[in-house]
Amino acid sequence: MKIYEKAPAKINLLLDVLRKRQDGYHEVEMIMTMVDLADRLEMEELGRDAIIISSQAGYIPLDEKNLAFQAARLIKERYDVRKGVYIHLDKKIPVAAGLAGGSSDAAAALRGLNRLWKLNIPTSELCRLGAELGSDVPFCVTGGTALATGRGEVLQHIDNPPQCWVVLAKPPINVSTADVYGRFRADEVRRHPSLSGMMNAIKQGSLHGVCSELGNVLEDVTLSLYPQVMQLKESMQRLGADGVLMSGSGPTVFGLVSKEAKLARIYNGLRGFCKEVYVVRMLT
Ligand SMILES: C[C@@](CO)(OP(=O)(O)O)[C@H](O)COP(=O)(O)OP(=O)(O)OC[C@H]1O[C@@H](n2ccc(N)nc2=O)[C@H](O)[C@@H]1O
Ligand SMILES: Nc1ncnc2c1ncn2[C@@H]1O[C@H](COP(=O)(O)OP(=O)(O)O)[C@@H](O)[C@H]1O
Repeated sequence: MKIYEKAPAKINLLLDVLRKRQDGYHEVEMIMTMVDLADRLEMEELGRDAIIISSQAGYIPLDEKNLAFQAARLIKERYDVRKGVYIHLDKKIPVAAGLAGGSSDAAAALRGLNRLWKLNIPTSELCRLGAELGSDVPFCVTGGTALATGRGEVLQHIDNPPQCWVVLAKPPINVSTADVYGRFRADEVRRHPSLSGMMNAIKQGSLHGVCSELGNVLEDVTLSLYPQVMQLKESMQRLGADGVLMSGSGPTVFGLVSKEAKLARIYNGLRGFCKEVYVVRMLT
């Protein structure tokens, strides 16, 4: 039997970092939601006890460094599953982009293997397992829209933001999340975004409100390292996106757009100097 799972990308509508913790992680406040740019996982039982990963993408690890491999190994160990699995990853989400592609693959593997092996693990437990693999994995297990606190693993689900188009543009640089957090200095933050402002805008279903409350304190770090990200932000604004922000630790920049008629101009304008541009919808 084959099982299929979609692994959508996330964007951070708001990302604030409060402080560095004793364990090395940072205490965050984030509003996260999913967009319909997704990897697809195909999972099938193997005749022997092994985990085999394949992918059409040549640029991701296929061994135990792959987050889907780690998810399969974790579930096998915890639930004493002595069966093997073959997982094919059809990658569509750009890698090391601030879109949680690897985390979403891990989350989809947890959901899929729970079904394949009929383990009946509740979602809350899948989230706990996910937190062992990465801070963003619990959110990717549940999807939807959430306020994420702690190191990102403590979730409170909220209403979805109003529906709109999302233009994603990834410059040809790979950003390391650990490096960006490592360079972050809480006392150098110029402006903290307003969590209550964003929560209110979402509650009221106001896209205008959501666009004006967008904020990400990690932009200060990534933009100073990579001026091309700033250039992308400015271009997206100039081309007419209603709100523009870098997602996560970057370098992907997203633009929220209410009117379909604006999309062609934004897409064509960006494609002039950025190869990876995607026009998608918010997943609601
Ligand atoms: C910045 C964010 C925003 O959603 O996403 P990405 O840009 O990676 O997509 C997340 O906080 C990333 O989450 P995730 O990518 O799962 O991070 P992890 O694997 O847990 O951690 C990678 C490294 O980032 C740092 N880290 C991560 C999360 C956090 N709250 N504080 C940290 O300091 C730590 O140095 C850690 O070793
Ligand atoms: N299934 C996977 N898909 C993408 N990247 C993966 C995967 N498994 C492990 N990785 C590794 O994880 C790192 C971060 O990838 P990714 O999750 O795409 O970044 P981000 O969290 O910034 O969106 C990359 O260096 C990549 O090699």
